[in-house]
Amino acid sequence: MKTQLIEEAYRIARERYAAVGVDTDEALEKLQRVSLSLHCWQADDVTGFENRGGELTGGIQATGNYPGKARNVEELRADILKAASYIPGTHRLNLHEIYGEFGGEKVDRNEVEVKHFAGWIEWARAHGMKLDFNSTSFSHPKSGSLSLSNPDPEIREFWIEHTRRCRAIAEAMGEAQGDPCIMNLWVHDGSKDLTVNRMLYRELLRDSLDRIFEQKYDHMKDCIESKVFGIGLESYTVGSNDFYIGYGASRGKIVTLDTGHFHPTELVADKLSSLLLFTPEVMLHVSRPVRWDSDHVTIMNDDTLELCKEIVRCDALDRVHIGLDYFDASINRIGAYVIGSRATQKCMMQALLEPLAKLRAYEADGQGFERLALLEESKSLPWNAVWDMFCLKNDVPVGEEFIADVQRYEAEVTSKR
Ligand SMILES: C[C@H](O)[C@H](O)[C@@H](O)C(=O)CO
Ligand SMILES: [Mn+2]
Repeated sequence: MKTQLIEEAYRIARERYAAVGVDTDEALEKLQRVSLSLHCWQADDVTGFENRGGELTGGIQATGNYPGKARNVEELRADILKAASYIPGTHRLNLHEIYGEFGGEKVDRNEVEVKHFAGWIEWARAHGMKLDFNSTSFSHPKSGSLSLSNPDPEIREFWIEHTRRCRAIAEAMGEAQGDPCIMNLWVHDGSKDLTVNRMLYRELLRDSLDRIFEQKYDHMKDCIESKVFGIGLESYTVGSNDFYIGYGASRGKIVTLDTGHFHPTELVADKLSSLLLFTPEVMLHVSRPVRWDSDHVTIMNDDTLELCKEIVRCDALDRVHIGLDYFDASINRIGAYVIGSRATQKCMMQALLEPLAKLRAYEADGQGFERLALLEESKSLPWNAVWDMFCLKNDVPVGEEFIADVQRYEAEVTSKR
């Protein structure tokens, strides 16, 4: 798109927003400081490098068989960099433990070390990308249906050791990058059928977590992620939302809200203000559930918009970390990264452009009609002209221009895999 047109549209939008008390230049600066944590697992359908060709187990599933997924660390890194080149701003990379570089060795999960991520730390430094991390309880012979809450002490110890080691890796990442590495802990533990021992497994999970978190670190932050149910584990989830809210609030841990992990009519955005009052920070996994936690590519829908608006309305841009979490194996995977990341940023752009002062003044005065009218009108204010300017400033394709570029990369690179 012509630079002149974008600048002209921006100039008009700036005036239009100024009329409702919004400074578009300030919104652009704020959006520039919002880093997304890009999930590495969209590039290869959550396969990782530990057990290539192995089954994805543990309550999650990637559906689709689109050609060209990343098969090794080089391809994964190239794909991430390609995707990032279409996403304005500076972003983080979120790694799972199964993406370590094990050099063809059999390194079991309770043996993983910082050295297996030395290459990632170096690569991230070279590309100005900060890292986040995740322990991996799924896709392993000892995953079963219970890991950290398993009554068998041998299996439980195995996963405690794994998670402790992952925290040490996250600490090393955080120290190397001079910025805390956020380590997410999600375990699939649950039961396919009825259980008569809900309390037992939750006690075991609480005790395992307490032991895992005994070691204090300065360069990493822990977050804990609940889920409503996993595939094959439909009747009971040990790490439910209530469990982790209780755990996070009582232990000062960050709770992760995955937008696919709640009942379909629950509004995840509504949870933010409550959590922020009782826990230090919040981690988000922005996804798009369709009927279930299907991990469809995030789009600019009401759920994501409301989520971003709540972050801004809670004045919590520095306390809410935004990670993406979806894995669609049925479409071009680089395109999936670009669509989901840009959609999240577009929602944040609109959130930052909301005429909040005016809306709040109406609300304080009990002017319900005026508040609703402005909320409605602000939906059609020219936020897209501000977004285009953001892309222009960041030297990434404006509008749909990235489609042809992604197609080119597919023709030249991923289709040859
Ligand atoms: C692969 C991730 O750890 C996983 O998606 C987790 O965050 C989750 O959301 C499981 O449903
Ligand atoms: Mn998640």
